[in-house]
Amino acid sequence: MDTENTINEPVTLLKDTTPSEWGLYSWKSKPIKHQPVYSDTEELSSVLKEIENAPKIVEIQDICDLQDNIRLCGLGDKMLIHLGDCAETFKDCNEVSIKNRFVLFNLCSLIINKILKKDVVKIGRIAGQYAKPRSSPVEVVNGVAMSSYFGDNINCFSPTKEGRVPNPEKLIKGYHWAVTTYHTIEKLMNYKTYEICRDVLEDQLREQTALDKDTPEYEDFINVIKECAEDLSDIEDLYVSHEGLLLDYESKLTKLCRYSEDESEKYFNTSTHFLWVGERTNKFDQAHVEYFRGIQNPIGIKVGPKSDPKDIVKSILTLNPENEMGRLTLILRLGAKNVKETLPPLIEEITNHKLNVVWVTDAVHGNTYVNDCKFKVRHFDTVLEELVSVYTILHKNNQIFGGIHLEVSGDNVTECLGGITKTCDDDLYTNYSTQCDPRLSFLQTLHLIYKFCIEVSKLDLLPTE
Ligand SMILES: O=C[C@H](O)[C@H](O)COP(=O)(O)O
Ligand SMILES: C=C(OP(=O)(O)O)C(=O)O
Ligand SMILES: [Mn+2]
Repeated sequence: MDTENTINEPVTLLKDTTPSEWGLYSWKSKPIKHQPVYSDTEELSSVLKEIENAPKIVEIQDICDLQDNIRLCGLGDKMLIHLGDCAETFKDCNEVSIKNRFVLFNLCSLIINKILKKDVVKIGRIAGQYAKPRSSPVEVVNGVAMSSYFGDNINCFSPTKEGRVPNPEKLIKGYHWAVTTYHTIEKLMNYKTYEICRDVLEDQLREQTALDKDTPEYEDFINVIKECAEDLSDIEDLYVSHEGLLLDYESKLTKLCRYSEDESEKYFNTSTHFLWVGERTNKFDQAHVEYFRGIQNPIGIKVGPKSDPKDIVKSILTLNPENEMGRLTLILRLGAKNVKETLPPLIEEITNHKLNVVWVTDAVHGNTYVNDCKFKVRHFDTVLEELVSVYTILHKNNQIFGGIHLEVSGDNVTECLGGITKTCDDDLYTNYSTQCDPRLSFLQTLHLIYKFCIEVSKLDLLPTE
């Protein structure tokens, strides 16, 4: 049976996941991971009080509209792209950087629109993506042991012992930079998008002198992106998102709001439209899932290759007990080499429970490695392989491919290998400027989206039953 455009009836809650009453701080009674430890708790309290009184960053109506749009991605009518920095930085809250990211997201959307004939919903990892869970809480730089960098909301990137101490003041800065970034995006949305797109693309092409002209699709790719940059059609909203990691901060910006005349007040995280629970914090019986289950925003949950499908189902049942399509996006980050083995059992578990989820693939986080010169890198080909492989397996199992999640930069960075820019190990020294994971550059991202569209449009995928 082809499941296109079908919605499952709500399932009965599993007995052991029946939740107790939710409160804005009920997460405090659960085990919690990846929270900074502040030495000055008084200062932290006063900062959090200030944040609590701060105005909403986004509009409630837009949060609700996004959920409707994501629902359409889950039904196959639209496709989601969820793109942006691994760790957004305060210094990149400037006109050029925001504009470049804005243009990149628009161009990706236009490419999909043009080749796959799908409307696209755009979410940026932007305007608040300032907190990072790290593999190790400490690192040694030039022989000095210090705290790891946890994102601009928490400590400084520059490697000094003092700067790496978590500083509550940074939470306030993070709030203000998020506001500024969002206002800049709003201004751009009201502007003549095609004019900015054309200018930014021309600049990027001019800067990149060493493109791989031997690649067979080179001319078509360049023509497609230039045509897209002239296109006027895509003036739809760009939604914003971040990982909901720092629960003290997120709770303070979570407010009781009414979103239509006949609805009662409900809790919304008013700092962003969409939030996701990271792979390291996705357990159904821990603090993050507890916080997330009480907010009305559409949410995502990351799923790694080692996640137990049964645990993921428990988290889904906890987060989306009404089984609403569009409320919950499963962001798979399996790694290209693990997809064939790990995706089918997950699909089976989800379909056995008749759960309505939006399947999105994060094709970067499972494909990171450290090269011989100690750079954290990802290869273009592996990222593409994961995208196509997830698309194919979902389709073969009668599931809808809902969208793509990637870490990208709006600039001409050299952090990921391969693609149209032919970036190689030696090039990493040129402009490796990420503060956490390696991002695809502006042109690598466009090339990836283009190649993905071309490859999947060639696949002869018919419903299997
Ligand atoms: O973005 C995801 C994680 O925060 C990131 O991959 C952690 O990186 P690390 O393994 O260098 O700590
Ligand atoms: C932390 C992240 O990824 P993951 O939880 O998948 O490792 C992220 O997307 O920023
Ligand atoms: Mn990352």
